[in-house]
Amino acid sequence: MGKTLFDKIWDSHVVVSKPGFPDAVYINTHFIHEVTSPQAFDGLRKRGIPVFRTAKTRATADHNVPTIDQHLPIKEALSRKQVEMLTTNTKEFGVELYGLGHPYQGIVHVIGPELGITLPGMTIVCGDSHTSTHGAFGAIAFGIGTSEVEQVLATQCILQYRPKRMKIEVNGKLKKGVVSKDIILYIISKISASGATGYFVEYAGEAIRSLSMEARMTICNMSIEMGARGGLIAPDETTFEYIKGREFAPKGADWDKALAYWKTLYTDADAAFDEVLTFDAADIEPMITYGTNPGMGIGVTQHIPTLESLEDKEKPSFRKSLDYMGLEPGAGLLGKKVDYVFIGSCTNSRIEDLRMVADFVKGKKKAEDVVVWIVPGSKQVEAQAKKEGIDKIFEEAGFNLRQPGCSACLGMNEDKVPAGMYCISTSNRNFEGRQGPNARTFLASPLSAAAAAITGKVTDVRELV
Ligand SMILES: CC(C)[C@H](C(=O)O)[C@@H](O)C(=O)O
Ligand code: SF4
Repeated sequence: MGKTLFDKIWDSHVVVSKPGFPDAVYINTHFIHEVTSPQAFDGLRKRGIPVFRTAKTRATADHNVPTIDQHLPIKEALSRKQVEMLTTNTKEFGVELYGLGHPYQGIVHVIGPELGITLPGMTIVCGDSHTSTHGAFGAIAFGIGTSEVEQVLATQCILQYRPKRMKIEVNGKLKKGVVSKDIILYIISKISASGATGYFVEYAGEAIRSLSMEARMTICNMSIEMGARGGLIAPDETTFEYIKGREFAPKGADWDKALAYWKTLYTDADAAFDEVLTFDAADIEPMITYGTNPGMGIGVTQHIPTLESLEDKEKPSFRKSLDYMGLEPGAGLLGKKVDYVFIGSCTNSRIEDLRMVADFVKGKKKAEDVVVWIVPGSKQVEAQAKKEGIDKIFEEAGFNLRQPGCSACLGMNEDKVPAGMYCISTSNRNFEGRQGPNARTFLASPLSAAAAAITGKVTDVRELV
C-alpha cells in the first residue's frame, strides 16, 4: 500500500523508533522567538550544553515588539526584557538573530517562507502553535513547548508520537469575494475548534491547488485552530516557482537535486487516511466569527445560532461567549458597528494580503470613527509595499501602515484594542482578552476587514467588489 505525504516525510526523518515509545525525529529547521526560548536557553546554560546545530536554528523578534518607532527603546518593561534576552541568548549560543532593525526581521511564520528557509520535505518546529503555517510547502511543521525547544536546541531531534492522518478536500471553485481565509474559517465552523484533534491534516482538492503559496499558508496557519497537530499541502509548480531564487533556497546543482526530491512529495493514490472530509468551495461565502473560539463562525449574511438549536450541554459556554461579545443568539452581524480594523498577523500579513486590501480600497476612504491598523508581517513585506506604492494608497484611505510584528494579534505588546470595542481582525484567534482585556474580536478575511474599514460596519464584501 502507498504512503501519505505525511508518512513519507516522517519516515525519512525518524532516527530511532521503538514500539510503545515516541519516535525520535530529526528536525531540519528550528525557529525561535522571544516568548518561548528564554527558559530553554537557561536550561542549556545550567547543564553546560551548546546548541547542537546553530546553522539549523534561526531567531526573530516578533511578539513583544512595538509597531511604531522601532528604532527607539521598547517602552514596556516586560517586552523590552524579552527582546533583550533573545539578543543575549542568541549571541551567547551563536544563533543567527533577525532582531529589530534587521532587514529580515518579522513574524517568524512570515520570514521563514519568504527567505527560502522553509522548504518542501522538511521537518520544522518552533515554540509557537502557528508553526503549522510552513506546512503549505509540503513540510511537517508543528508547534512545540518550551521544554521541547530545549530538547531540539540540544539534540536537533524531538520525541513525538506519530499523529493520525486526515485528508480535507475542498473541491470546485471559490466564488467572487471569497478567499482562502474564508475556506479555513468555513472548515473550522463545520468541524469545530476541536474537530481535528489528534490528526495531522493534508489539504487537497481543486480549490486548494488553485491557491497561491501565500493563500495556502493562511489555510495551514489555522490548522491548529481546529485542534490539528499541523496541516500540509503537497508541493507543486506553484510551490517551486515561489521558492526559486529566494535568499536561502538551494541554487544551481543543489536546486536540481532538491527539485527532483520535492517532486516525489505527494500522497500515493492508494494511501489510506484515518479520516477524510470533503467540502465544496461553491458553498463558501465570506466568513465572520461571532464568538470566542475560531469555530464560532458563520457566513456574513447568516445569523448567529439560536439557543434552541444547541444541545443543553453547549448552552452555558455559548451564552458566556455571546455575553462577552455583547451579541444576542439568533442575531445577524451585517451592519454591526466596528471600532477597529486589524489587518496583520501570521495568517494575513503577507504582500498578497496587502495588495488585495490596497486594490480594494484604492480611491476609497475609511469610515470616520474606525481605527485601521495595517501591520506588515516582515521588513521585507513592508519594503515591498512601499516599493509598490501600497503605502500611499493606505495613507490616502486613512489607514495606518505600521512596522512588522505580531501587533494586535495578541495583547503582548503596545497594540491593544480597548475594552468593549469591536475589532474585525485578519488574525487567527478570537479568544477572550486576546486583543486586549475585554476586547471583542471578529475574525475575517483581509477583504472583509477592508470592507468594514470603509463602511465602519460588518459588510458583505461581495456587494463592493
Ligand atoms: C506566544 C506563543 C507561544 C503563542 C503560540 O504558541 O501560538 C502565540 O504566538 C499565539 O499565537 O498565541
Ligand atoms: S501573529 Fe499572532 S498567531 Fe502569529 S505568531 Fe504572532 S501572536 Fe502568534
